[in-house]
Amino acid sequence: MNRPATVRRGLHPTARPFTSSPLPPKRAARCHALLGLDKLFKGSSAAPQPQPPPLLDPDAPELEPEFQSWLRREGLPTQPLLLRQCGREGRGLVAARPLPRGETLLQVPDSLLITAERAAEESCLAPLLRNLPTATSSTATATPSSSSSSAAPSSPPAPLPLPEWSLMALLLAELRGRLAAGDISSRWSPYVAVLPQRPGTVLDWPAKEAKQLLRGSPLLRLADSITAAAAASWQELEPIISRGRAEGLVPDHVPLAKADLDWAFGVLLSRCIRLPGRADMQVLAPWADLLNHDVAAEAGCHLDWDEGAGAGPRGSGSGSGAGRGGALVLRADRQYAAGQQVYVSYGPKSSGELLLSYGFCPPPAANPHQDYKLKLAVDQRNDPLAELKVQALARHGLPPELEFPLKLEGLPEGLLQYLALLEARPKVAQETFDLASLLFEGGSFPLLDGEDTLVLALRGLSGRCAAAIKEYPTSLEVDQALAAGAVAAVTNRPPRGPRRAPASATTAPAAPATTTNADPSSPASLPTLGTEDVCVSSLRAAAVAGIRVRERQILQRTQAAAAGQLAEVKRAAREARARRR
Ligand SMILES: C[S@@+](CC[C@H](N)C(=O)[O-])C[C@H]1O[C@@H](n2cnc3c(N)ncnc32)[C@H](O)[C@@H]1O
Repeated sequence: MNRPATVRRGLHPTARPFTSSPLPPKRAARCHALLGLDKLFKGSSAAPQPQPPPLLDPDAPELEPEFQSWLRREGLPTQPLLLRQCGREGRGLVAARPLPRGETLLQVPDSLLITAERAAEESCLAPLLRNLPTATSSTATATPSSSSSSAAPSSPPAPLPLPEWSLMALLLAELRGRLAAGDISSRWSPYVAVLPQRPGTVLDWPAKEAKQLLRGSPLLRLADSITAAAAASWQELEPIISRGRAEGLVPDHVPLAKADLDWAFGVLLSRCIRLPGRADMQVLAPWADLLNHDVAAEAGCHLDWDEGAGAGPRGSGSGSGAGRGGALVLRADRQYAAGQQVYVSYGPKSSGELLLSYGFCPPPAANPHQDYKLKLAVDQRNDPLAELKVQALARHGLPPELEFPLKLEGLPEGLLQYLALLEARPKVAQETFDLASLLFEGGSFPLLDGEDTLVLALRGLSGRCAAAIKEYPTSLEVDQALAAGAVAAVTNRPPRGPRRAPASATTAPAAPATTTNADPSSPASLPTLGTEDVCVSSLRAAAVAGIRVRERQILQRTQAAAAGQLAEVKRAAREARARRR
């Protein structure tokens, strides 16, 4: 339908060739896809070519020998991977020999997984946990950071007395206490002994530091949600622990203090694996949790439950250790040379998300998932139509607040439609619902009382970007200097562990050496800050400064794109008026 010649009061649908596509309700809820890239943004921000991973010496001495013997005793089948020191990434798994595509790289049987159910059974508080009413869903957890999964659950999750993460954290904290006191009675002791003392997640940051460092960045919301989830879990567990202690269930040498639980949450944040093939269950998987992250592994290297894999059920001496058929499996999606590290992807995460949840920070400029999460919400305080807008959004399956990942490459799908509804001021209640239908189903931005709702959305976007830039406590120049300082500090420091290529013939070229005079603006020259690095407060500050630099660039480019599109809308309106005359 064309724009009417005379615009009267009320809602007038228009069709526009240059606006974003309609937002089907189901896809709207996700809002991850990008669209209109070529139209909204000129120029390219293509991610730099990933560097080939370095080769490690397959003949180097075995790491963690006690842990590895335990794995074998517990039924881990022989695997074609070796545990090696991989520089700033810490330990990692490397190919023991040349491995063809399709080869099974890793298989962990059920008996070696720490599941929530097993944690509840093996906890010293099991007698209390058994008598708690079960939660409605085992995935209704206090999980603060979740990677999305597309696979449908294969079977409903078992009912649990507490959220998955609380149960696993409770067992981990107990095991840590036992181990510290020299009690190695648990079968999991050799595993707990090789877990990091400081996982390096935001839960390890001094309390005030997160607030100070992340001011102005949407990452502050993520940090708050992680710490709030850990605090909520502690609140839930504390009375159970106290009761268990009063009833003599908790051994005297096991403190089960908040610090132990926080450590356990850090371990879960940085090592838990979600299994789409097993009803989205979350597990700790010794050995599989030694795989490091590489964004380039996203294409096909997926760890998941395979019901048909493994030798079938096996007993391990204890009832709860008895396994079921199937295994956690990783298959090679490419060839590997001997000594080449095998990576998986921890999900499409920004450098800030990786920093908070895993304690390392890849250079934001080289991370294709770098974004600025713009939070949009119905203004419940100041918008007299707030209630109607909440209802209208709900009719289209949309919540009253939503985060949209702004990227250098373009606007997230549905952002402008959502903003148009937030910004519009319909005079008649029904118009709010009509407007929502036109925006979210019709895919058009109508005129409302003569006002162009696309213009409203673009102005709203531009204003929000400008306001967001002002929120940063530091200037761009200061952040650039801070980030460059980190590059120099890290490149000047030799990485831990061997990174040299073996003398034997290899298929992958060795990675270029980093230089001390690295150009901080060149993504390829930026080193990843590993957990060990970002545990140092000043380097953490520098990592966050680098993230702020990128976030600012995203906001500035989004603002410029909104201004460009506004100009285009106005030009189109002028031309349409001229044609009608
Ligand atoms: C699942 S564990 C992997 C095994 C770990 N490297 C170890 O030694 O136990 C995840 C942790 O590995 C490290 N890590 C994984 N990928 C990394 C990367 N690309 N760069 C730096 N550190 C990484 C981080 O410390 C992260 O918290």
